[in-house]
Amino acid sequence: MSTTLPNTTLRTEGLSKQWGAFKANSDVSLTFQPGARHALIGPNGAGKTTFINLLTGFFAPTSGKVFFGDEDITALPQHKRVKLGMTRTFQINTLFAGLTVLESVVLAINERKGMQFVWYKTVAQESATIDEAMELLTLLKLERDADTITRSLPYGKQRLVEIALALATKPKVLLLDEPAAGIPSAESAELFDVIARLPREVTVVFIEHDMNLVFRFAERITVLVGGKVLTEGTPAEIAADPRVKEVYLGEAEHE
Ligand SMILES: Nc1ncnc2c1ncn2[C@@H]1O[C@H](COP(=O)(O)OP(=O)(O)OP(=O)(O)O)[C@@H](O)[C@H]1O
Repeated sequence: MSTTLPNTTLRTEGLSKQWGAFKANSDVSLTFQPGARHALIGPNGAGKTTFINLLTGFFAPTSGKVFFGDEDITALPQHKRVKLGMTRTFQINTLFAGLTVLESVVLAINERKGMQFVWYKTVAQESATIDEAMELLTLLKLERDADTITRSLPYGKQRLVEIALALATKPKVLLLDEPAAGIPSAESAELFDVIARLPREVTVVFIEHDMNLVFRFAERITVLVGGKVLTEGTPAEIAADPRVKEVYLGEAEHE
């Protein structure tokens, strides 16, 4: 993977999203420093996924702005944000699931290169693309699975393939919405080990419910509650914050 990507700060200013009278995000102003390992946490319904959807352009905000570096990208469509270097993972679709891991990543690289309409078997012969794909698979410890059909991989590895596909876009910022959801805890720790090894050129913003994973891998944590930022800090600061404990204790009591 290239190590020459310029770093860019992703930032929001007073971002709000409202459906009718319901405010899913209220006045969220956050800055994600280049190279950050930044977790978004908060109880169910706190507005974490909504916030990621505002960052990617999947939702338009009711008010507020999103900046990528100096550029105001609030009105930019999703695909243009991907081109700028903001990528989120998507669940592998049916087409990708039926391909081998290597074919899938080659397809994603060709998409980035604007060669998506070229039949993949022809393009796969292009050795530079295959080399790049293998490099990515090695980074994600998937090199031995290159020739395996994606859908026959264990679920945890499929999630890694999704990250490989996102990395094929050469993101500066990788947005992960519960990357370990639904996978056994041993596999989820492995998945986060891989995420932790991603090059620093990639800023990683992730939503995660498992606090063990959050406190092991995040270097910065923002706590959202009721669509608002409750607080932000280092893991040590967040762990020591009585307001955060209260929010989570309150949640545990209701479960
Ligand atoms: N398209 C939508 N229309 C109306 N309400 C929505 C929409 N999307 C989300 N919401 C509501 O906004 C609130 C915040 O949802 P969101 O998914 O952002 O929370 P979350 O913090 O990611 O929750 P979880 O941890 O449970 O995934 C929820 O009450 C949800 O029902």
